[in-house]
Amino acid sequence: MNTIVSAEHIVKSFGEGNEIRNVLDEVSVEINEGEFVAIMGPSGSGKSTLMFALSGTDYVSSGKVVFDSKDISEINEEKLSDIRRLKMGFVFQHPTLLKNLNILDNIILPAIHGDRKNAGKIMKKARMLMKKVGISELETRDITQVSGGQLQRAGICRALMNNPKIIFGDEPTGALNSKSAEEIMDLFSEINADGTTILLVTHDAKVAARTERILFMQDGKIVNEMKLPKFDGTNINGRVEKIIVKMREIGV
Ligand SMILES: Nc1ncnc2c1ncn2[C@@H]1O[C@H](COP(=O)(O)OP(=O)(O)OP(=O)(O)O)[C@@H](O)[C@H]1O
Repeated sequence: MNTIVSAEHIVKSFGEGNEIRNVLDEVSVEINEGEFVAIMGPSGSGKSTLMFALSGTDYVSSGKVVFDSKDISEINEEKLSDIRRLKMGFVFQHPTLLKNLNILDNIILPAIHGDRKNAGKIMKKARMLMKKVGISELETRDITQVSGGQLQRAGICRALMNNPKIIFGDEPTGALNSKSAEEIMDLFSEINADGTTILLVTHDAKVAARTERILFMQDGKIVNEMKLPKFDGTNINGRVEKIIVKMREIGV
């Protein structure tokens, strides 16, 4: 299996002098193409910082991050932002959509950037994705006129616009009620089944139970991991239980 992103002995530190703290402490990990992976661990253990490092959202203090066979630890911000825009999709707890644009315009924004001559094709793609996630009728709505779950669906469409190789999600269901959260996880499962690699940070064992590999972090290190068979829509409670047992066993 090909590796899509890897970290080699990465350290991320904050502070200076005696106050310096390694929030990531010599982390090495490989994420393979097509995998569906969750990062779990206590608050402050470094989950989001690891995701920021793997996605080139933030530079590491030392060590190497290789994305799609390219060392991204030291390339300039402009090139990095092109890689993020063209090859990665991001879904956050609260989608960062623009208030002065309607839902459709928010979705097409990352794709239309620098590619205005293909506006027609881009619109078509956006409409196809909106149909897929069930928000076709919301095209012209203002982002304040839709529910949290609908907003997250729009955020997912936006993340998929450039056919990313990987989707990074930071607590993507954290702000949703349990029904919307399940629907959003169904979408992630479909997106992964279509071949897109997904890496999610989550506190929620029910979310992690949808994935096939869970990395457990503590104090800036990956201290353990577990694998699950690909989710086939059954026995979610059994999977949740396995994760909880594992977390108790390793004390995270
Ligand atoms: N820019 C920063 N400056 C200083 N410290 C930071 C910065 N960003 C993160 N930290 C610290 O790094 C540690 C890890 O943060 P991170 O957000 O990665 O943890 P997390 O596991 O994602 O936590 P949570 O589950 O609460 O979101 C925390 O102690 C945090 O305070």
